[in-house]
Amino acid sequence: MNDLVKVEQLSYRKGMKQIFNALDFSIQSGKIIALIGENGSGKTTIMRLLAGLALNWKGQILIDGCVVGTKTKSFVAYLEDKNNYQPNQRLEEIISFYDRFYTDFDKRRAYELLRFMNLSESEKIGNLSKGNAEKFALSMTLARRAKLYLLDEPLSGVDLLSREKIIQSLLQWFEEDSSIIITTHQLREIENIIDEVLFLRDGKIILHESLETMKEVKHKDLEALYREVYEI
Ligand SMILES: Nc1ncnc2c1ncn2[C@@H]1O[C@H](COP(=O)(O)OP(=O)(O)OP(=O)(O)O)[C@@H](O)[C@H]1O
Repeated sequence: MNDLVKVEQLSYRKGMKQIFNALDFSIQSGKIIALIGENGSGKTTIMRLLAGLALNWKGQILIDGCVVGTKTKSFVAYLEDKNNYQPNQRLEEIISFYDRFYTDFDKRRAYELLRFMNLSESEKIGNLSKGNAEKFALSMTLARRAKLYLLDEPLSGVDLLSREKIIQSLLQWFEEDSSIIITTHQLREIENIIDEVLFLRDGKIILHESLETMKEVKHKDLEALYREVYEI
């Protein structure tokens, strides 16, 4: 299988802080990867680097063979933890904006996602609850036919049953050869859908494991592995 993401000898500093130093990892296409780590371990920073939003890094970041930057933004869909919508914009207006802006945006899929999330296109974004706003932002990300989806804590404000339903349905919304990287602290909820897990500590990947190995060889679930890795 091909490497969709290849990061080599990546160094990145923010202010006085060296966040990554000679970081290496790769991700194959067609995989769902959980990026796990304690607060401040560098998860969001990796997402921003892969999304092409962080500057002045050193080393190599390749996505589908292209150096991360303007070109890769056209096939990398990034769900941030904040949005820049105007409160009085209706959901249908935002959908039309995305449709004009992203060549890989699938308007029909956007409306299907809206129905799946029980959202109405005539609603104003500013009137949505925090959880429903998160559902909408996730819908806009998944409505792109991207090669790589970066979901940074996608459903932290969404109620338990909706979250379970959405996570279990993630697979149906993305192409077979694209990959998803998802960060979350809700380990149990993602365990059934992910292929691999990357554990980060202090800016270093300390373990990159397939779920199959974790379960069949180590006889551990994700939470047990997390405790083994971090409770040292
Ligand atoms: N603007 C900044 N200036 C300096 N250091 C920063 C800045 N933004 C983040 N950092 C530092 O970078 C490190 C990684 O932060 P990051 O937000 O990527 O962690 P995280 O794993 O996503 O955390 P969390 O689980 O709390 O969301 C932290 O030590 C943080 O203090």
